[in-house]
Amino acid sequence: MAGKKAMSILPNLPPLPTMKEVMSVQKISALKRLSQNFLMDLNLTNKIVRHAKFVKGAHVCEVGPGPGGITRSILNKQPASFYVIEKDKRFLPGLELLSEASNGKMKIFLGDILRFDMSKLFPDDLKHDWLDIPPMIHIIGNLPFSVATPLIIQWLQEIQEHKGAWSYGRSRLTLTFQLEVAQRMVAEPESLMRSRLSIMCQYLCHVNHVFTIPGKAFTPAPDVDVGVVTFVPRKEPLIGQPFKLVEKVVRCMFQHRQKLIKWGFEMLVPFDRPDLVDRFFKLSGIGEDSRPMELTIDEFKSICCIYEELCNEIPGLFEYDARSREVSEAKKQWRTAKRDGEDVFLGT
Ligand SMILES: C[S@@+](CC[C@H](N)C(=O)[O-])C[C@H]1O[C@@H](n2cnc3c(N)ncnc32)[C@H](O)[C@@H]1O
Repeated sequence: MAGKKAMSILPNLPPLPTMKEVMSVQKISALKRLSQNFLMDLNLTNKIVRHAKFVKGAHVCEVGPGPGGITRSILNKQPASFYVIEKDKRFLPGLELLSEASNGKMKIFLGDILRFDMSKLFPDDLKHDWLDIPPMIHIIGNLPFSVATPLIIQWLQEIQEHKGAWSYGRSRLTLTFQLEVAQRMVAEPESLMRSRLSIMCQYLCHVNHVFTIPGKAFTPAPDVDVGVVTFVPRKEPLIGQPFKLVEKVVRCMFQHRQKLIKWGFEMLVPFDRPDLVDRFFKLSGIGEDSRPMELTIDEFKSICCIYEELCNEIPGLFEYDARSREVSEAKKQWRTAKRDGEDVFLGT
């Protein structure tokens, strides 16, 4: 290597503006409302992009580029095309500087990622059969904490339904979350972190918590550390029922995470049908002393199958909401009537 001249990392592009140059056109104070915690350390932004793999020559979408730290690291990897979606227009001048240096590869969209449709973002010829290798598409983002969980749930549904960025095939994701959220996503049965997110992420994707970034690396520093998580959609979801059904089952089962699973089953069926709770136990073969955090994905699959059968059998069951005001009122009345009835019976 001796004597080798320092080269621009982007041989075909003018050199990227330095972070100092980018920041000089955007004197911006972080907004708590938009969960703005910036990552300016290029070693760390490069590390995120390195872990994303397959970025060189790929079509990349970055969520919430903000002041452009990760954006810069992605550009250095020479993607074929690059789209960034940012809600805060104060970042436009800095992002435009980076875009100009990208020779038209980087396009900026001002908007809310929760409403952004990625189904037409990438070239049509990238479309791959679902069972094929993943397309050269990558979604990367140091996500705002405030939207991270609703966003991943929305995207998981798109993954199952092959919509949005997943109408192109099994597009990969590399995203950041509060460390505890990242740990929940990858938690195995028996782990104290096992939760709704563990099942939802794992039944649809191969999920990996690849490394942790200390909170103090961000500006301003959040109170928590941050986990970087990669997702590759599975060829076959581990649970075959529709997303909304799985989501409801998993949500209800984890409503009482540390209690016996009977509590979860009771959330799924009308309060005056304890026979249906018995049916869950009988058909699933899951022990009465189990707790939701101990269940495997296979056991959730079996609960989803039984619930689907019950929904086909009992009209309106899927709409039943054990936590609604109407149901708790009806439950109170039912209990009173039952108690009164039993009192009368016992007194005679
Ligand atoms: C945690 S900061 C990360 C910024 C930058 N990527 C970094 O690593 O320094 C989150 C970014 O997402 C943006 N953001 C917040 N809510 C958003 C939304 N709903 N849609 C798109 N961007 C959003 C914020 O303005 C901010 O730039």
